[in-house]
Amino acid sequence: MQRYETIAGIRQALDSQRRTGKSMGFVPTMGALHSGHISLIEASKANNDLTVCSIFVNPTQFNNPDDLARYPHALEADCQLLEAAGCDLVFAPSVDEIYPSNPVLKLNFGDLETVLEGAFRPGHFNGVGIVVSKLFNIIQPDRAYFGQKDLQQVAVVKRLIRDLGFQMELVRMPIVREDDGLAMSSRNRNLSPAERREAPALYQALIKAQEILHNEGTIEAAKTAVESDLQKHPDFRLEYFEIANADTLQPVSQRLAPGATALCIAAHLGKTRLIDNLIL
Ligand SMILES: Nc1ncnc2c1ncn2[C@@H]1O[C@H](COP(=O)(O)OP(=O)(O)OP(=O)(O)O)[C@@H](O)[C@H]1O
Ligand SMILES: CC(C)(CO)[C@@H](O)C(=O)[O-]
Ligand code: BAL
Repeated sequence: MQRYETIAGIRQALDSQRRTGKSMGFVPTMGALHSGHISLIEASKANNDLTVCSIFVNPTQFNNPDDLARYPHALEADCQLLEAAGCDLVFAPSVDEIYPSNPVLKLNFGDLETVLEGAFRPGHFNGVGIVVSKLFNIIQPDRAYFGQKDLQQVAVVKRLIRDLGFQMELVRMPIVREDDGLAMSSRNRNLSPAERREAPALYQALIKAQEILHNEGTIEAAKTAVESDLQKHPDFRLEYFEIANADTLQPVSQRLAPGATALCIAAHLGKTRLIDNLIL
């Protein structure tokens, strides 16, 4: 596996591969890799001649400086995992390499970013949009792989691809979970052992809401159940639980067709913020 830190270096390597007609899959990440990330690498390997992974903790998408300071870094271990998974190239640039100066560009995703993560993390999708555009320009993949765990990010990046005319396909991959249901996430590393034991309550609340809706319960009943279930875990502070259209992320007042309704949740567990979702 080849590793690059500069834009010029990875561009040169990819240009020579592209000339031989190889198809490219791209997996953008912020590192501290887990099996969720590796599932994206495997999906890319199955459908492309070459797989590129980026590891970059993007400061412009953090609305909370403490969250950025606490974000886990594990570059050497990440590279070993990627090598074992058969990833071909890793791009791990410094902040100065990506941002020689602060970007002045401002992206506005309209209704897509006034809800859920966009509402609770002001400026987050501006930062995601800028870095993803820059990475797409550098890598120029045929396919880019994103996880359903960041469902709103999938919608935002789809919109970015459409509005800016990137010639690539976005592939959304299912959420990989721990045995107890907790969605894998780099931030899980920041949980204390006691918090880690509590953490599956987030997924269990989603399952409870799903059951209520399957049994013809109302959206209000599902919301009340989620709120009261999480209140039983005093270390959890619910930020939002919403039932939304899985493509537009706008709230819905009733269940939509199969595959079109998303139950989305975000909560703080101690100092760590966790998100999860289920698509019905
Ligand atoms: N459990 C998971 N299953 C599948 N894909 C995932 C999972 N967790 C993250 N991903 C995807 O991996 C890509 C990179 O995500 P990122 O590096 O931010 O990891 P993360 O685990 O989501 O970290 P955090 O949520 O703590 O920021 C994103 O497309 C994300 O949706
Ligand atoms: C897509 C991404 C790598 C952009 O920094 C990040 O938001 C993530 O890891 O999901
Ligand atoms: N996986 C989404 C990146 C973030 O939380 O900033």
